[in-house]
Amino acid sequence: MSSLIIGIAGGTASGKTTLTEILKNSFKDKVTVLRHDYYYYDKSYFNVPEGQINFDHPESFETGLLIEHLNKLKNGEVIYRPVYSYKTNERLEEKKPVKPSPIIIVEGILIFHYQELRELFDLKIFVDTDADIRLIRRIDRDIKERGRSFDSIKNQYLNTVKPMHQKYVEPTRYLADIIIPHGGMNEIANDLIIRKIKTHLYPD
Ligand SMILES: Nc1ncnc2c1ncn2[C@@H]1O[C@H](COP(=O)(O)OP(=O)(O)O)[C@@H](O)[C@H]1O
Ligand SMILES: O=c1ccn([C@@H]2O[C@H](COP(=O)(O)O)[C@@H](O)[C@H]2O)c(=O)[nH]1
Repeated sequence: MSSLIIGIAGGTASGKTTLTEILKNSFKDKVTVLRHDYYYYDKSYFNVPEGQINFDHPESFETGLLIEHLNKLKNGEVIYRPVYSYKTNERLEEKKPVKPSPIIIVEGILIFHYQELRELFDLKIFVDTDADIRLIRRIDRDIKERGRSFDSIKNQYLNTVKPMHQKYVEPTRYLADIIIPHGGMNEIANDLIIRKIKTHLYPD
């Protein structure tokens, strides 16, 4: 059986990880997850002070390596993905093995931006959540989980996150096959995607 490759894009804190986890929990080891965020370059790659790195620009990720890994998974090979720390902005020494499976989910804010990557997806989902809701969720998450202060979140949001979203993320919504409103826990949309996955796993 060939793998069904699903791309889940959408703005920061729109609910991509929440949807991915729902699908992973529904199909367990039949689902492999790759996050574009694993492929962030190390902070040493950028020629600007740490606080000014633009993490929302398409060239801040090693997308070529993600494409290579995705092609290998598609061919049934195990890959060793990078590990990235949001707390230190570093790519760590360790690498994690990722096994191929019938369903491969790739998640990230910019994954539909790159044509070569986009063409690998059998199903493209854009999780759509209002900007104000996303900002509230991001403040909450980044303080609790990513070790950030309110001031750093505010500055980053205004300087890079918001303008990059408008320039690079928002236009990719129209490249998606499905746009999910109220992203994260939209039960009707989630059920439809689950049904599509079941059709792939159990064709008869
Ligand atoms: N429908 C929802 N209602 C309330 N909170 C949500 C919902 N979906 C996601 N969240 C919360 O918002 C934050 C960001 O969601 P997440 O799925 O991590 O977004 P993304 O992966 O797009 O950045 C998380 O703390 C998550 O628990
Ligand atoms: O070191 C980093 C790397 C990334 N970010 C921010 O993360 C989001 C993407 O993750 P989501 O889970 O989709 O929100 C992106 O907007 C980057 O700004 C970061 O702050 N630091």
